[in-house]
Order: sequence, then structure tokens, then C-alpha cells
Amino acid sequence: MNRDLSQVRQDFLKMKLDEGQFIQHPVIHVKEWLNEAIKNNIQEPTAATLATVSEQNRPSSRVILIKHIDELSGFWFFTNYLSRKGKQLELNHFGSLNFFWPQLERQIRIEGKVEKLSPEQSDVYFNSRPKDSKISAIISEQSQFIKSRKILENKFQSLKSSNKTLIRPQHWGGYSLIPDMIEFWQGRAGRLHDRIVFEQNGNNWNKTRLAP
Ligand SMILES: Cc1cc2nc3c(=O)[nH]c(=O)nc-3n(C[C@H](O)[C@H](O)[C@H](O)COP(=O)(O)O)c2cc1C
Ligand SMILES: Cc1ncc(COP(=O)(O)O)c(CN)c1O
Repeated sequence: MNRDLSQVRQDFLKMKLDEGQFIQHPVIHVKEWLNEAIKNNIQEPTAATLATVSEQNRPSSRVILIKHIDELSGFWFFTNYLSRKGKQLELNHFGSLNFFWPQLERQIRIEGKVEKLSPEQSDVYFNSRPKDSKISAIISEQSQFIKSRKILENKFQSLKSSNKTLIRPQHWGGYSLIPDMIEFWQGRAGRLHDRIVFEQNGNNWNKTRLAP
């Protein structure tokens, strides 16, 4: 069946945004929205799309899970430093994150500089992961070509049955995106959405409204 995608649309009717409801540091408001997403049992509430840029100025994006948020150290996620995103971040330190919680008709866009977390911070998170996830992080050369899934499964089984201690590889760890722009978007009826944007200006954050 060849569906007419041009007529697939939903109106957003649930909530609205006033400038007056954003009185704290914007990162605190991100945490509030994320907590609401968790409370509403939204699937993968901590998932965000991370965009990075290649040496040739080509953007690419993929979903990652945010594992910690605070006003000072930003938005933390964990990955393989030798992956495609890792290589891009090595050359261009800027990135963006996008949360979309469809059931709440909300989007948050975040932009800023991405820094590696310390090896100690990465160890703490790595050691907290389930055993199988540790094994996968160790045996998977993320973003490299592999001949077959079987090779991956053999490597996984072989490490699992060896009972070796599972130590974090040096090329696996955390990054933090330190925000300098955060936009809160709430869907409204007839595409007349609300957008409140914070931009960093020295030690302060300027708050403005953008047209939808
Ligand atoms: C819901 C979801 C969560 C994911 N979380 C992560 C993550 O936290 N870290 C990660 O390295 N990959 C994660 N992935 C896989 C990435 O989207 C991506 O496939 C992988 O990191 C390789 O990307 P790259 O080749 O651009 O480096 C996740 C995928 C999905 C769909
Ligand atoms: C390859 C990979 N690495 C890391 C993560 C981060 O999440 P967790 O530490 O909860 O596995 C994910 C989550 N889907 C993932 O797919």
C-alpha cells in the first residue's frame, strides 16, 4: 500500500508555555521536563538525538541515552570514543541534543561544547552497568565494519565464559555536553507552537520567545 504521507498529521492540544514559568536555570527546567516524561511512563525518556559534524562539515545524528544532568557539568552520555561520533567530536567539539517526548507534545533542543568526562567518572558509570552490557562495550568496535553477527556473538560468549574481570576499555567512556543554548518547545493547536529559548551570555542566560 502506498500511503499518502502528506495527510498524516496530529494537532497538539495538551499544554502551553508562559515566559513566567521559566524562572530558574534552564538546566533545572530540563530536569523538570525529563522527570515529567519519566512520571508519564514515556518509553526511553532519557533518549536524545545527538548531532555531530564531520571534518567535511557534514552533520550526522544518532540516539544516545543521557545518564546525568546538572547545571555545572551539563548532559552526560556514554559511548565508544573511537566510534563515528567519537571521531567527529575529536575534530569538532560542538554538538547538539534533541529530546522529543511525543506523548507530552514537547521537544527540547540543546547546543554546546562536548568534553570528555574523566577516566574516574567513566569508571564509576561503566562499573554500574549490567555484566552483559560491559561485555558488549568491551568486544564491540563500535561503528567498524564486521563480517557477520556470528563473529560478534563468538567474541561475546568467549569473554563471558572466561570469567575475566570486566575492566572499562580506555576507548569507552563519557562525554558531557555543556549547554550554551536550550530551547523548550510545546506543541500548540494549528501549529502556533510555544518556543522559549535560553542563550548563555557570560554568567547569565537570556530568555526570549521565538516564533513557531
Ligand atoms: C534508544 C537508543 C539509545 C541508545 N543509546 C546509546 C548510548 O547511550 N550510547 C551509544 O554509544 N549508543 C547508543 N545507541 C546506539 C546509537 O544510536 C548508535 O547506533 C551508535 O552509538 C553508533 O553511532 P555512531 O556510528 O554515529 O558513532 C542508542 C540507540 C538507541 C535507539
Ligand atoms: C551501544 C550502547 N552503548 C551504551 C548505551 C547506554 O545505555 P546503557 O549504559 O544503559 O546500556 C546504549 C543504550 N542503548 C547502547 O546501545
